[in-house]
Amino acid sequence: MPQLRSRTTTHGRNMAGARGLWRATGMTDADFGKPIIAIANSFTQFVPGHVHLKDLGQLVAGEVVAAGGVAKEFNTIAVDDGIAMGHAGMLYSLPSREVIADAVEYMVNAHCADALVCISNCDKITPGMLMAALRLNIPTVFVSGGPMEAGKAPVHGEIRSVDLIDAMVAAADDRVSDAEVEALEQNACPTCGSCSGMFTANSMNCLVEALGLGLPGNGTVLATHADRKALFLRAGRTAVEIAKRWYEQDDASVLPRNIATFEGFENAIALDIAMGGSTNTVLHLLAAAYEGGLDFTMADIDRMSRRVPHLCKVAPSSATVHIEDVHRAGGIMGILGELDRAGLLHRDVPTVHAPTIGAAVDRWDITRANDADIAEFYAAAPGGVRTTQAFSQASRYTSLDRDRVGGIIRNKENAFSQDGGLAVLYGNLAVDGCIVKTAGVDPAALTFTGKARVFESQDDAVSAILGNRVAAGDVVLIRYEGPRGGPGMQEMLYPTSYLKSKGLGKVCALVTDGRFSGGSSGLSIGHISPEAAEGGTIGLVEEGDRIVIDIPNRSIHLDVETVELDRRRDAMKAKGAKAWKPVARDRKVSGALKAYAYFATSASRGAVRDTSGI
Ligand SMILES: CC(C)(O)[C@@H](O)C(=O)O
Ligand SMILES: [Mg+2]
Repeated sequence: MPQLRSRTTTHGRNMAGARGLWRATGMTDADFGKPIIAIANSFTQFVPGHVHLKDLGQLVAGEVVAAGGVAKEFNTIAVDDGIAMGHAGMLYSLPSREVIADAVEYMVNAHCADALVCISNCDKITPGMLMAALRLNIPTVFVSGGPMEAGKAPVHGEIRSVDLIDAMVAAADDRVSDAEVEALEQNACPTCGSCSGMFTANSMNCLVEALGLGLPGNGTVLATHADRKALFLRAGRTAVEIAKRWYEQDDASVLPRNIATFEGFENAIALDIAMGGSTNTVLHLLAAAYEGGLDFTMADIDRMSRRVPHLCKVAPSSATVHIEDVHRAGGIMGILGELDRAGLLHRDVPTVHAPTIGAAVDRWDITRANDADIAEFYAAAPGGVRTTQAFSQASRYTSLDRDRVGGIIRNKENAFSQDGGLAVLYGNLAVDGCIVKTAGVDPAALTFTGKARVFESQDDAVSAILGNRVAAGDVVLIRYEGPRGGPGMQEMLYPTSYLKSKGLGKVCALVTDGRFSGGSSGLSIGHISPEAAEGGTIGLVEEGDRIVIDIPNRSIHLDVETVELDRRRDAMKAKGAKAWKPVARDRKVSGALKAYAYFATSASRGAVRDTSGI
């Protein structure tokens, strides 16, 4: 039987000092010997996805105490990618993931906590906490802050659901009037919660649900809805329950590494491919697998992408479908239900809330469960009132979307496509692979050949697009924006959005060693590995080179003779200390970011820090 980790600080004469300090935090004799549950809360007033979390750590804490545990809350940082986007702030976004993972490790290990509740939400917070959970491997439950309601605004005279990407695209489109842009800005983000499409935050929270570390509904119950309160309460109780199962009953099935197994990761990526999630999920799953000591690679993602169909099309791949609509169609359990029927779900993987994910799907999939409570759960609807308050409304739809033929969630037979919403491409331009969200690519652009337009920063590419210096047929190639080269692997949401603003969204490709927002769509190919700063071929591309993209055959090819590429490589090497660095780029990089860059690996390894050389 494993001993409580917290005994190190709560038992024995020589811990009198530590106990004295614990007492000063409010603990009493009766508490020593109970599991200490760390509550990692990512509350901040900077981010709408986190603005409503202030009191929710204590909500969880109350349930922890009632269930027989000791609750100790601490906070992490959270970066709002949407606010950090398009300027030097974005350099901090991806590295903040490691800061969060480290912060959770530091607090849990420094104080010898026994178990963990992760209150996460936006892009880097869920992955950072997931990495920490797999690193620490103590009983852990995730509960996210929940998605934002979609906005409602007039688009071309018609009121429809909108999100921040609509506002961003319209803002740079000269054909849209100031009044319409203003209306979009006013209405795009009506409530607290993570942005309303299948962007990075929601994708990750859905994946955590599929992994079995979050509760059913974790990915799709709106932040404003009263039903999410029950998830927070249950997360507190579950943390104590699984802590007791591990420390009192020796039940290792509750540990993160026994839940997020190789099969668990296959389930998560299958969901991702089926719902056309953000390409960032690839980066974060690879990083989480690394922390969990699993050999789960791009090759596994490539393999899965060829067998899993695309079952659910959400913003940005669909203009009007948002997470609230996925919830009404049965949420993540509904999509997993269809994967299960297609033989694409490993049913036997344990979860924190049910003996197996298969048992959970049998209970929660609205097409097989005949349960009024579950039908009521998935009827949770947006309230349509501007608010920053969690659980402030309890609206319900009068019916569910159970249509698996033409509805929001399709069965395999009626899938949007038989090969899924994400693809890994290989070729001389990406020897270690790159990623494209096929769900968001116009079918006519699945094969594309164009002329390279080379930019050594996101900013230069943006100026060229806005300055009408990019034309139909161009491949906008943005390099030295990888994990090491940026550093920090910026999201290219502005270039992809501005291509759309200029009417070039379907007639240009964008290729980069940087990454994309979950809000990016179009022929946007990112994570080119190895990155330019690591000596990747992308660093050798010259203006006007032909690039051939063939998604059905999973290839990306720089159409330049090998002899010529060898010549360019030799010339690059001859530059000595200036080799594999951007030319004429004036970018200030802080010491904190340099520390990340020093250890950062390419995207094909999840952009984790490699400290093996130390
Ligand atoms: C701002 C967004 C849309 O949240 C973006 O950061 C993403 O990655 O999805
Ligand atoms: Mg993001």
